[in-house]
Amino acid sequence: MKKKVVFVLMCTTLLITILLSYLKWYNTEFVEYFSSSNRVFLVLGSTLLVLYYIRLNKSPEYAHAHVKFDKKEKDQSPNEFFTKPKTTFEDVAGLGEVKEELIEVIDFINSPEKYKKMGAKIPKGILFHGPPGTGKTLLASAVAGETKSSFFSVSGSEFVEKYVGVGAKRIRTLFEKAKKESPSVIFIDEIDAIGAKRSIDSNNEKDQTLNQLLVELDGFNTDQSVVVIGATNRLDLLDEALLRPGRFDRHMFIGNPNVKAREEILKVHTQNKPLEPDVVIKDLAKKTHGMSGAHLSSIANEAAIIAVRENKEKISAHHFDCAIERVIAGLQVKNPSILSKEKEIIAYHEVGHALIGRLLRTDMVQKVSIIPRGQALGYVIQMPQDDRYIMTKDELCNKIMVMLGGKAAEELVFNHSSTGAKDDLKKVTDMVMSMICDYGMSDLGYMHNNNVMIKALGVQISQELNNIINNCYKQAYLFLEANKDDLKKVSDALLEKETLNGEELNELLGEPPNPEELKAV
Ligand SMILES: Nc1ncnc2c1ncn2[C@@H]1O[C@H](COP(=O)(O)OP(=O)(O)OP(=O)(O)O)[C@@H](O)[C@H]1O
Ligand SMILES: [Zn+2]
Repeated sequence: MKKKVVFVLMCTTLLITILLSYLKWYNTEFVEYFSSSNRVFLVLGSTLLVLYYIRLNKSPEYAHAHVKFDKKEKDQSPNEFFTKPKTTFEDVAGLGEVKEELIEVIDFINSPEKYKKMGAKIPKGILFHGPPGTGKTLLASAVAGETKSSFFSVSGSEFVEKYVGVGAKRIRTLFEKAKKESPSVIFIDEIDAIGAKRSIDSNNEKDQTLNQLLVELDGFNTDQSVVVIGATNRLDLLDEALLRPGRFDRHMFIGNPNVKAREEILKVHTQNKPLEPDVVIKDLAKKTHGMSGAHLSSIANEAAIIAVRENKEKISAHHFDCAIERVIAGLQVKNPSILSKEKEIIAYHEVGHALIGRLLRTDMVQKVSIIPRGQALGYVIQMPQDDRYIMTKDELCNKIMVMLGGKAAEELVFNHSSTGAKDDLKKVTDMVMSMICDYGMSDLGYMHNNNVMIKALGVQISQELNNIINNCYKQAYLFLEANKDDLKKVSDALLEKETLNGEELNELLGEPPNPEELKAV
């Protein structure tokens, strides 16, 4: 429409110009102004405009698409995008208690009348918190699926903008749209990106966005079936105002699955895959301790890919083992160029870990390998046999000894200290810091230290840290010294075979000793 007006205006200008330029025949006053050179310029300019217009029209498809795209970007921010998911609670394995709590919310959305009669208000805000990959997004989309609601899935970081007011406007638009499409479920992942505790100078863009979210949460009434689900890995970072009753007041912890839940998740993710009879889901669940739902879904997919790569008709237990290893330790490095001396050091280092792990029976040693994967030059896979929820100080110390076993083996055999234990030392330091500052497991007392205390007790904490680590290191060294022959035997076998599994270790060393006998060492 606009283009046509421009065209008519241009044609008129052209006509008037040409007309005026010839007026000299009738009006001598114009003669000087519209001298022949000026006339040439005017005619030329008008012609160029016409040519420009013709060019625009020559590619109408392109021009149209371009305008449409601009419009889309301007008027439809990604926030407004919604779906009608088909996900149901059946797709979400485990998480029984969380699902039970959500069933009430679903009932609210499906039969609001029942609750209105009683004067009950729909719960507005639900907060899922817990480690990544545990199914928070999946659960939110199942709530939408179960209630046939419009599902608006956004990430908090989408609202973090440079310009003041933009994030707030996006929040407003999101809620407007959700109300229009109600019943709706708004899922805000990484809500901490906008919902973090406000600073004292509450005038920045982030605070405005959070304020707008609070306004929206307070704003909608019980007639509008809009449920907002927030998700975060860091509940402690969120602003108190967001957690107040009437806002995100239902908190649900979504943790890593236990062995039963892992079995169920693996069943969900293998149900459409052809499996060999040697695949026992129960065993896979045991081997995947500490993994999230996302890890498990990735293992099932990876196993299928490996089977295809090997031209197999079905997925076998071996394919699952390779997939688990791939997910735990990363991608295998092809043709690594490692010097043979370095390989020897790596072998002793890894066997140092494995041997102490076996001796102390911390966790089952499933595999020890010197085939580089990801960033690691070698690795030991250890899995606890049972899910553990609390650990004693002795058990933590045993774990620390296993982690220091690599460095101790290097010092014992090669009498040197190498860079290979960097990652081990980081893990050890983190664990010992928690023992001192979180669990009251040191001579500094039974307290849970906050940041101020940690600063004030800096020197004492580092002394305590040194004491615990050095004691564990000495013990690890002594264990290996007492078992130096085994250390050599296994390291030689590892250098030859590059990978040893739990059974091969038992064949080489016999069954691990009774932990009671070890106390005497
Ligand atoms: N309980 C579960 N049942 C079935 N599949 C699951 C479960 N938990 C996780 N998954 C699988 O893991 C994938 C990732 O999960 P999801 O995105 O929901 O995790 P999240 O908790 O939202 O992660 P993040 O905190 O990183 O956003 C899902 O698509 C699904 O395939
Ligand atoms: Zn190590």
